[in-house]
Amino acid sequence: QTKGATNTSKDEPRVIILATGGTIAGSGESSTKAAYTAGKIPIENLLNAVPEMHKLAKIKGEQIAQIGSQDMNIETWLKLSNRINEIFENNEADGVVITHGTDTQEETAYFLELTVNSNKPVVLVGAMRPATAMSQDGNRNLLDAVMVAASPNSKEVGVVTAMNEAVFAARDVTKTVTTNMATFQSRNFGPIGLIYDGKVSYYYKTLRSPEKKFNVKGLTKLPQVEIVYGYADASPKAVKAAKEEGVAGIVYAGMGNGNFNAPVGEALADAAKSGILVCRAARAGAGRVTLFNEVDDKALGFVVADDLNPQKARILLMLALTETKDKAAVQDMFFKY
Ligand SMILES: NC(=O)C[C@H](N)C(=O)O
Repeated sequence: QTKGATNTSKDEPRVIILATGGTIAGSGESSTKAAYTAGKIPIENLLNAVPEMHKLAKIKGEQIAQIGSQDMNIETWLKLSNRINEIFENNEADGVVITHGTDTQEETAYFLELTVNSNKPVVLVGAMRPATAMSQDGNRNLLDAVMVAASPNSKEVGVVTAMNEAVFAARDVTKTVTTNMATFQSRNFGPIGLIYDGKVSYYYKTLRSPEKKFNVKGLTKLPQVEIVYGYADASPKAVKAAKEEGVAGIVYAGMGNGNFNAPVGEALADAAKSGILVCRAARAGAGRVTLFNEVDDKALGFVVADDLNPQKARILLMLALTETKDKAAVQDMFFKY
């Protein structure tokens, strides 16, 4: 079948659900107690638990992993990205839904935003209450995610998360609350769409997506990038350890506008001099890290993460380093993607 072929209006949309575990597939002993284990319930059970979604689309499920997303890893990211590219190249589906834990959902979403080469919808979904809990949120979230993936309005929105009645762009969304259902937010930009009564309405679209996605086909690992956290009276030990480890990049989660104290700054400059790509990000949770504020990035050899949070800056830096070590080129990516 032709690449990018679309359905006629009579055709039922086809959605493939790639399951990775998370609380949406979590199981506990009691419907009212908090204790549970993520990544227990197989995709077949989730498909049967929400019969309503089979009215929205022709659905197939695939179990890609069965983990709490705190155990998400680069190997699974590559597997997901390659499988989604294959699904769209072979025209196996009109949209993809990924069931995923919420802890690292924003990271997987951004990795896919940077590596999936299609304008068809890729929708990540999770839950904050396990499937066995009273008033669990997973079933409704899954139904809504399938609706978003099947909706013709979702073309061109890129990779998104759909949960708790809101759709967020992959690059903007972050988990903001440890246990509450309204955990996904974007403090800089807000949701791009709202879900209500089985429909999605879009309001914005990100302009910050690479025209040419990173090609990860055939890769089995990515260049190592570590995150170092900034705080008052921090010692330079973590930066030095990363340098000794031989990492390719360091994302520094700095104070305020990506600031560091003198000893950490010295260690970071030393790392940059040795050829490690050092990127300043912020622990603040909103706003941008700007070039040449209190820090002379040019003299010290640093790049800045713009508005990406440290965990997303790490993803962009790992992917950037698969293509180039040139600081100016990497900085350009942080300002464009
Ligand atoms: N709500 C959740 O999904 C949390 C869980 N630890 C996970 O990320 O898999």
